[in-house]
Amino acid sequence: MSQLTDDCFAFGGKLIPVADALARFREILHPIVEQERVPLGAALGRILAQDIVATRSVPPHDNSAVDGYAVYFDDLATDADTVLPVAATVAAGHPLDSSQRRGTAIRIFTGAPMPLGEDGDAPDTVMMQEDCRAEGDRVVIPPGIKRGANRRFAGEDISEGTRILEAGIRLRPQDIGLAAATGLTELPVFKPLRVAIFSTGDEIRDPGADAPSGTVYDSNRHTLAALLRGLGCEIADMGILPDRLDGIRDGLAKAAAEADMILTSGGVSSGGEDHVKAAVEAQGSLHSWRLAIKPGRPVALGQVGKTPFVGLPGNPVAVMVTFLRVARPLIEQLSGARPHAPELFPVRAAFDYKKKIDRREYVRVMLRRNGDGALEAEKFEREGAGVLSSMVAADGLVELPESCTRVKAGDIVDYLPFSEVGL
Ligand SMILES: Nc1nc2c(c(=O)[nH]1)N[C@H]1C(S)=C(S)[C@@H](COP(=O)(O)OP(=O)(O)OC[C@H]3O[C@@H](n4cnc5c(N)ncnc54)[C@H](O)[C@@H]3O)O[C@H]1N2
Ligand code: MOO
Repeated sequence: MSQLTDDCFAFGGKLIPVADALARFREILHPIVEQERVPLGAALGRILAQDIVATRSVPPHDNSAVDGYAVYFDDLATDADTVLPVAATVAAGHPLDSSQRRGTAIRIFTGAPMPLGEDGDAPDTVMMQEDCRAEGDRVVIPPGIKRGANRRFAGEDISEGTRILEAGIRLRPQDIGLAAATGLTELPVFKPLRVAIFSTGDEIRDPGADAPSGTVYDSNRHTLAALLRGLGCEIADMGILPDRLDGIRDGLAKAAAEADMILTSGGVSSGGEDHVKAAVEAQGSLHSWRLAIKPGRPVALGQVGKTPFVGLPGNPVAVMVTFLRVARPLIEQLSGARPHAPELFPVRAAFDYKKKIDRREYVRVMLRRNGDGALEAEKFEREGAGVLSSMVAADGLVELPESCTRVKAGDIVDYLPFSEVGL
């Protein structure tokens, strides 16, 4: 389970741009999970471990796209009706055992294999039944069809030998369907990444426990567990650790032994009771801990022994934002997923906002249509990093880049819908 090299780099007290911190941390991370094969029914959301090459073409044979009549285009008059005898019927799943002859039509149904012709001279066109008139055992075909109409070619969807799925994708319903179409019954996937999580803070209590004055319920661990489950991770839940250096150190050591990665919240700012940083440094190394991101400046990236460690801040909104923009790409990488940056969409800001230069900010917004039908981002009114209800009300985040210092209503801004990141 070796996942980090020992080369580490110390950062001073200045704020590190998010992209730099991520890029440097990513360089020393490798996918650490093993592979297994799972049946298609258990593959949804798993990360594909190997490229998949089609061993059969889809469709496997030329076939009809409609219910109608297979004909030779050259048999049809271009300016008058053509009357052809109907020589046979072919249904899906039941190929004809005889060949079609010129000057005949064959009744054919959607998906049925195109009849073969004599000496390779096969029918090339299918007339839709609504366009023809059946008269006993003959069919009357009007002019105007195009050569090759309504005929589907073998392999026009997938041709045997082509790569249909790329290693590193998170399997979606359509990926699983495509694998099934080529006859596969199972897929090679990476085993789930096991992530240890804990919360820190003397004031934090588990929901359900006594919560005397001065305490708050632990929302972060539950948010994080759900976010991790959404990424297909297994969770080693280490509970809540009090603000004591020795306890956090022991907790980290246990987490490093049990999991592929450690994710915590709280205890990473510079306060006297924030021991997480010191505990990580005592048994590993801290690569960076002050990112130029709001909310969430105190994010710690490091390793405990060789186990990657991500320490998110305590404030519940900061937890979510830094998870999405910092922890998530690292988790994807460790899980074997190929890099995939979520798409940001241009929308019009319906708010004014001032910000400091040189840090990246995320503004919680609701998406609305204005009078012209254009999409606008409306800012959630309260900004605190502890206002978790804002994340419930919002539809997504507006990302303001480091260089931006203000937003005026009407400006086009980059919008990250929660749906892009599985929320
Ligand atoms: N002098 C400074 N003070 C603070 C700074 C700073 O740079 N200098 N940064 C502020 C920012 S920004 C944040 S965010 C917090 C981060 O501090 P910590 O990561 O050490 O987090 P805590 O102090 O433990 O908690 C902050 C806040 O969040 C609540 N919390 C913590 N854990 C949970 C949980 N599991 N569930 C629900 N709520 C939780 C905690 O009660 C605090 O209210 O530091 C600022 N201060
Ligand atoms: O991380 Mo803090 O939440 O920026 O306020």
